[in-house]
Amino acid sequence: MYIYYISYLNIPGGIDPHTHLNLNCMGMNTADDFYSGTKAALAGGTTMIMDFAIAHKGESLVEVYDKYRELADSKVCCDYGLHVGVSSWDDKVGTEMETLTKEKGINSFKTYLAYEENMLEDDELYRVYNKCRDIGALAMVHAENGKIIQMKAKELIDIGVTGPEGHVLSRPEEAEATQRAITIANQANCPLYVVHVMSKSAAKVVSVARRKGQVVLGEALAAGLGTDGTNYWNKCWRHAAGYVMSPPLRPDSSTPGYLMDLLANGDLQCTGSDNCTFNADQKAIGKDDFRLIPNGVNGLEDRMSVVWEKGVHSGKMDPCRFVAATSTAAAKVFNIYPKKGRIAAGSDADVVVWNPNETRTISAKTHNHAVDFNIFEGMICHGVPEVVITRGHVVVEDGQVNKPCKVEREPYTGPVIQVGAGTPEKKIPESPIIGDGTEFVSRGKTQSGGRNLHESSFAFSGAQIDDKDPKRIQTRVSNPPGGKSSGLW
Ligand SMILES: NC(=O)NCCC(=O)O
Ligand SMILES: [Zn+2]
Ligand SMILES: [Zn+2]
Repeated sequence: MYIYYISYLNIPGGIDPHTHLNLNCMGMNTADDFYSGTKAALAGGTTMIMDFAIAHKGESLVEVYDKYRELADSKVCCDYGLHVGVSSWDDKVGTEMETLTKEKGINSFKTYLAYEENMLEDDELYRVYNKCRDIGALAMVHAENGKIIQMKAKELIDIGVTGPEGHVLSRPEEAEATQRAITIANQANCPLYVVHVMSKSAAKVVSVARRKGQVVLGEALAAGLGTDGTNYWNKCWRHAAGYVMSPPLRPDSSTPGYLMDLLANGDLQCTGSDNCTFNADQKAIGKDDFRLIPNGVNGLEDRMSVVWEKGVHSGKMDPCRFVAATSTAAAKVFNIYPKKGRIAAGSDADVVVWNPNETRTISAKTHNHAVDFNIFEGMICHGVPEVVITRGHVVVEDGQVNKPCKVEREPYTGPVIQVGAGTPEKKIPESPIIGDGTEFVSRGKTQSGGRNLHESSFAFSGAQIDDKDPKRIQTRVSNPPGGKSSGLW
């Protein structure tokens, strides 16, 4: 048990490696888009997200990637990267994976063992993993047994179980699918990143594989660490449906603590949010049939606070491990380190001044998300991002987002952290810099040349840490062409 008496910490901006800010589910788009989602991210201390450009069966991967770039580029308030989802296999898919890696800097491809429109057969999975190995990309997997889920869900509906609890009852723990994906990736000699590890049994499979020396990385989610599946039995249908996500939260109330133990000891490496939000009217499509409830929850804004509360405040992890689990490990795994995930000369000036002594209560009434529900409603979190700086620009002060975001893209008028010598317009409180964490994350053979990092549409990009004094941030505030900012703030 760690006990700390600490004041402010300067930590690298959080990196959320798992968001869906434009997912179309059953014809409905997520409530949070690249604008509201990344604004919420910054409010919570996350300065970079990684989203998924998911190609459905038969779709061109490159076209889908281009579409996501178009959707995101004009809206994001912070830097972002994309993983590409692969839902089928043929030679064209293989060629496109190569093109994406070589020409667009994509170094991670997500595969699915569930969702009818995305799931791959074992032989297809093997081929995709072979390709990932050949091009030096990291394979990712959503590990659930889609066919068994379909059958179990129908059985439940047939006996009259139509409510949100049917969602979790129909979905076996992911141990079997996780083991299968790891085995196939190992056969292909390919490193594997298991997204959203949600159950104890799946987490154990990841831990055991790592102990055997297999290059497997595991991702915990804020949802999985901060709440549990007992909510599916809540008497309020909207409440229960608000927690519907896949894989589901497990009803066993000891699961979140178990997952946190593994994140603290390094068996799990990264923390995402899987932010994929739907409003009440969208969730209500599944009122009479849980299979139609759009899957997904919030977490992008609250991820850092939840991990601090359940990890550091609870005494399970130290602040360095917190930095690794919320930022640095993701930067290393996805090949954007040390530009991201570290406070050091030459790194991007993404810095959070974290106040461990302040508390805040999470609520949908006050969050920055566009969605009308928050799965962490009422949770009191110690640990507040008091100042958030993205590429040298102060976007959050005293816990408040500096200036209401305007869709009309008004020029940014907030304070800018000082340029080299001289009087800073805004001082970062003197506090220890918590560096890149102590965790070494093995990337195995994954070493693609690309970087998969897209800059936010701020007109002020380019701020880096000053190499003469790493505590200072050097901004190169460049006037955008024509004097007009394309920034969002
Ligand atoms: N997780 C979830 O429920 N929705 C987003 C899609 C996915 O990641 O599987
Ligand atoms: Zn998934
Ligand atoms: Zn997801």
